This record gives sequence, C-alpha cells and structure tokens, in this order.
Amino acid sequence: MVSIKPTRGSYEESPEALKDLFQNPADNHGSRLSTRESRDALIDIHKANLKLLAEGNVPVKNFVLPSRYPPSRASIRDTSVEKINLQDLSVEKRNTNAILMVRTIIQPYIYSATNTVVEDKNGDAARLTIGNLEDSMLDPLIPAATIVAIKQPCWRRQIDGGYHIRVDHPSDLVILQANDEFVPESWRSDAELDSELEGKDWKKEGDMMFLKKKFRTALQHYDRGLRALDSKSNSAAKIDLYRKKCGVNIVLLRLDDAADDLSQAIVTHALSDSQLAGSPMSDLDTIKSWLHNGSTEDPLQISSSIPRPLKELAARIKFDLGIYQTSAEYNLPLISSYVGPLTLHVDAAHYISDTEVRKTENHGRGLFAKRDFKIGELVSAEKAFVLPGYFIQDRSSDCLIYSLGEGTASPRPGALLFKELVQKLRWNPSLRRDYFELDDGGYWKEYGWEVSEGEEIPVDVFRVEIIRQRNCFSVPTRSVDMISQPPNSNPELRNGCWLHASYVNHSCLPNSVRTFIGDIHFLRATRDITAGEEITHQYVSPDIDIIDRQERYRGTWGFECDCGLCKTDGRIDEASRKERSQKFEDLKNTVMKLGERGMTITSIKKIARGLREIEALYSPSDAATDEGDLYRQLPRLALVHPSLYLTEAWKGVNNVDKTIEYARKLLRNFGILTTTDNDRFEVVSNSGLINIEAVRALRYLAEGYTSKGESQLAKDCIELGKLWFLIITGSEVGMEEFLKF
Ligand SMILES: C[S@@+](CC[C@H](N)C(=O)[O-])C[C@H]1O[C@@H](n2cnc3c(N)ncnc32)[C@H](O)[C@@H]1O
Repeated sequence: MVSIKPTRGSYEESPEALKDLFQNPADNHGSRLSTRESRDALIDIHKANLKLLAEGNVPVKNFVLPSRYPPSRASIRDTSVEKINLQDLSVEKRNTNAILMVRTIIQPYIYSATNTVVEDKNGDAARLTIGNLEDSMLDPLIPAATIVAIKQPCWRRQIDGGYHIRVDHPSDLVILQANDEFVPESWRSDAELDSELEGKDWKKEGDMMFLKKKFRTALQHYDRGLRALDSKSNSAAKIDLYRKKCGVNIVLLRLDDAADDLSQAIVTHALSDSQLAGSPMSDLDTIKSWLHNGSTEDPLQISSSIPRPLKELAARIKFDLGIYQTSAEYNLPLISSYVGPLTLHVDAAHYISDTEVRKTENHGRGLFAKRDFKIGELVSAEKAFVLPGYFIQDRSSDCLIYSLGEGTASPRPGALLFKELVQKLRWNPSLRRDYFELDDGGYWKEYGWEVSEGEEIPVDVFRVEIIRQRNCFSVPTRSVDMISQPPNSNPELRNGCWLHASYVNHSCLPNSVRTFIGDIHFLRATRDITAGEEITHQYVSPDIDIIDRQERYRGTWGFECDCGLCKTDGRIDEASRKERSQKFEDLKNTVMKLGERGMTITSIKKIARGLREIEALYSPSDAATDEGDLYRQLPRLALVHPSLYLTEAWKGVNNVDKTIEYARKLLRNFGILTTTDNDRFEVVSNSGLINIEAVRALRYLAEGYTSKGESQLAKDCIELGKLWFLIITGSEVGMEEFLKF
C-alpha cells in the first residue's frame, strides 16, 4: 500500500476535470488495484476535508452525474449474489452480480455528496462517495459504524490520482441494521434489543430528536419505541408512536411510509373500539387504499370515526399524494393571496378530468380535449408533483447539476428539483410509475428494460434527470408577478414538475397558456377548442428566425416544430429570411441610437419607415402554390417589437390616431386580426399568441377610443383585456390596476 499526502479540497472535484476523467477510459480498466492509499492516509485526507467544510472553505455545491449506467436490480438477499471484498474490486468495471459489505469508520463529510471512509471485514479501507442522497451533517444517513451493502461496486478514479467507490443510484446502497443476520458475525450487535428503555422512553428520545430537527434519528427512536411496546401495552401508546412516525415521514417526503404508519394508527384505534372492531376500519389494506385513492369521498366515514389528530394527518397525506376533482372551480383570489415566496404549497385538488393523454400522429403522446372549451376557460389545473420551496434570495443554497455524459449543466433551480425528485421517488414507490411514464427521450428503451408486473421500478438517477430536462417547467411564484418585472431583469425562476401537464406538446401557435399560482399549474384556452383537439402550449416564445427557433427546440427537447408558422417560415428562401433579420437588427440599432437623443416626431417617422420595409418582406406570395399573402393570419414576429415601440412612441407624443393604428398593428403582428366594423371591436382571427403586450395594446386602444368618444369600442377592448389578463396571469388579481388609464 502506498501512502499519499492528504489533498486539500479533494472531495469537491471540479466537474470539468471529472469530465476528462470520465471521457477517457482508464489504462488499467477492469484490473484490480495493486496499490491504494493506506487506511491512515485516507483518514487524514478525510479529516482535512472535514476541517475545510467546518471552516466554510468550499466552492458552490456541484451535483455530478457521470456517464449513464443503470441501477442494480438485484436484491442483496438473492442467493445468487456474490459477496466480495475491497481486494476483489476492478477499476471502472461494475460487477453487476456482486455486493460489497463495508462498515463506516469515521463521521461522514456531507456537501455536494456524502463522503466517508469504510473498511471491509478484512480490515482493508477505502473512500466511499455517495451521490444524490438527501443527507445532512445534522442528521447523517451513515454515521460512523454504519454497516452498508453496496451493489455493483467498482473503483472509480479521482482527479488527484487516487481511487474511490462511487455510488450514484441511491438504491445501490443498502443501510443494514447491526443485528441483521446478513451482517458478518464479527460486526453484529444486539445492543438495541438489550436496551432497558421502554416504549414511552423511546418516544421521549424521539421527540427530543424531532425538536433538534434530527428527523431520521427521531424515526429510529419511534420505531424502537413500537418494538419495545409489548402486546399488553395500551393502544393509546401505540397510536401515539405511529402518529409521531407518520408526522416525521411527512416532513421527510416519505408519504408511502406515512400512509402505512397512519393506517396502523387507525386500525389500532378501530380495534380498541368495540363498535369499530370487526368493521372495515380495522382492516389495514382498506385504510391504506383509502389514503391512496386520490378522492375526497369517504363512504366508510373513516374521517369522522377517528380522533382529530389522525383525521388531520389523513387529510395532509391525501393532499400530498394528490386528490382529484371533476369541477374546474378554484377560489383564485384566495389562493393567490395565500401564496408567497415562502408559501408555495396550496391545499387544492387536481382538475384534469376533461383532458386525456393519447398518442398523436407524429409528436409521441399528447394531451387532448375531452370536451369543448371556450376561450379563457380552464382546461386543467394541477398541483406540482415536486416544486422545491427555497428562498430565492438565500444564496447559501447555490448549487449546480452536471450531467457529464450528456454534457449539460443546470443551475440551482434545476439542481434542487433533481435532488427533490430523487428523494420523493426513492421513498415513494407508489409514485414512481407516473413519473417514469414521462418522456425520457428513449433512454429506458435503449437498455431494453422492462419492469414486470409487481416489480418495483428502480430509481435511475440519470433517467430522473433526463425526464426533468425534457418535461419540467420554469416557474415564478405567481405568474402575475412577472408583469411588474422591469424589462431584462431576468429574475430566477424555480423549476418544478407537473405530471399531467408534461404531456402537452409545443406549438408556436398554441391553443392554451400555462400559468402558475404557487405550486398550482393552470392551463387556459387562448382560443375556442373543440372536443378531440390536441392541447398545445409554447415551451418558450419562438425566436424570430426559424433556424434559431428549431435549433433551440432540437437542443433542449429533441424535436423540430411543424406548426403553421414554422411551415410557412420554412417556405421563405434563405436570402429573404436573412434580409428580414438584418432589417430587424438595423431597426433595433436605430431605435437605440435615436432613443438616446430623445424621441421626436421625425425620429418616430424614421422608425415607422423601417417597420414598413419589414412589413413588405412579410407579404411574399408563394409562386409554387399561387397563394397570396402567406402570413395572412399568422404572427409576423420580426414586427412585434417595432410595432410595440411605435405604439408607445405615438402615445408618448399624444397622437391618438397613430396610437390606435399601431396598437392594432401590434395585435395583428401577434397574429390577432381585429375589426371595428359595426362599431364593435372584435377579433376575427386569433393565432393564440396572447400575452401581456397584447393586453397592454388593448389598454392603449381603450384609452384612445375613450378620448375619441368611442365608448363602445373602448368597452369592448377592456372586456377583452380582462379575459386575456385572466388567461395569461391565471387570476383576476391585479387586473383592474393593469387595465386602468
Ligand atoms: C414534455 S414532452 C411532451 C409529451 C411527449 N410528446 C410524450 O410523448 O411524452 C416533450 C417532448 O415531446 C415531443 N414534442 C413536443 N412538442 C413537439 C412538437 N411540436 N413536435 C414534435 N415533437 C414534440 C418532444 O419529443 C419533446 O421532447
């Protein structure tokens, strides 16, 4: 064994350097190691790193996923698995049929990953790195003297030339109790069973740990308390311990376990009550399926037959697992007033019953309307599967997630969502199927995996991350807050996961808009939708040029859009498209230059001339098909900014007629064609591009029509503005204020 000097900070390896390491196979790939760091050296290095951590001398957290490999699906108790020791491990070659049993010999280092030093039963030592756990120094998952089994172990290289064992899939690590018969005899201990403590003492110990936020330790103590209660113990003590365990499990996002604990508490209660004993309420499976059934209905009247604390826990678990309603009624002002940067989670039910997931012709699966929806109507409402609730101003939670195999890196919103997704999926097998059904870009198929009926779906962290990248949304605390953001302020948005909404495909000409109030996702129709029609929304607003646009869709989601706008843009020859972009850029520069000097009528007219030049480029006819104006009913994206600018410029110099003309042009450039025939302001064609600028245009129009004494037209604009405001912000909150002039 060689001894190497402790490397400062070697536990926080740079992802860039790791990438090089992972991309080039080791020279000694597949071989055993003849020399390794000594036990003393490993402990010294570990202590040096613990010291750095205590001093706060560490970089931003980096969660690193190496190249893809699947989690082991073997059970450590399978007779076919081979128990191996450290001397048997190979370099970067996983023995999928092997498990390594080791014991931690020091307190862990927990930051980007959990690091510790372990020994095997021969006394050989190694560094163990475990990624993707919800671990904390306050309440570590694997304190000193924990015995763990590691599935498919191998040596991985470190940047400083050493080797460690690295676990990426949490299910490849199994924490064992010291009295488990699977544990080598020399490590076994029955300390807990010999304990003199009684149930009530363990409860007290557990309560103490809970107060110190050592939740996992609290759970262990409550468990011990339950084991210490003998059959003669009164049911109140048992119910109390199950209730406490349930509460802690909810805090730890372990909802399946929480439901099991609560079921035990309810059954114990029923069995102790002569009127309930023998009723369905004393059946564990009945209670469990009631807690998991996603409905508020309670035909067995369970809620009204149990003590209040159990009833409250039942409501909490049901909400957290998801409740479904068939009504589209939500108290939006109330929900909106409750939500804030630190209160994202709303107790509301999902409304998804009027939409369904089906196969599309060529966009994989999609979401379809099961009934007609009028413009503005709620199409679906859904609570987040996961939305991390962190305080955006608090930079101490800064972190990144790197997928080295894919070459991607995502900042804090994505990194925190990934971590919480792994935690939720790991602890709740009942929730895995719905998440892993989501689009993973064919990754699952690549390995040819199939989960047989009844088999638990493994939590593959690479798959969790691919699904996150392809399906999750960037969200503000409330969509309405975005309208008051200064331009180009670019505030940090959270990243969240909504399962049903993940089936909505993109269109640049969508028929719905998504909004958020806290952790509720609302989808509203931006035009009338008929039963059977596919629901679409915009993943991001489309770039002006089709080449940029398609590149973005391809890069992030792996598709090319074939909506009406993309098809039309695709028919324009390259030279004309380039001219359009060039003229747009020229006009932008002119606006910037003129803006610096202050706006005059002459400069406004100059910009209006530039706009007309771009307009001319938007009226090509297609000689091949003998079609007239190709963009007749389509948005003209290169004209949006110039027409918005000119609307506001004319308004700034109090030219009412021009303000009205350009506000209508702005709507037209969004693909919204309007008429004032018959003295009514009406939309005659709507491509679905409803946004805050379109509402602003309506406000300018209302103001202009009012000053011209055309009150009916003004009234029509305000009514339409109210509807569009609701669509794009999700509620009426702030509407009056926004439309006031
Ligand atoms: C959030 S998922 C939408 C549901 C997905 N179609 C499915 O089958 O699960 C995003 C993926 O859907 C596909 N997709 C979405 N919009 C599309 C479009 N306009 N054209 C083609 N594929 C699209 C892409 O594969 C994309 O990565």
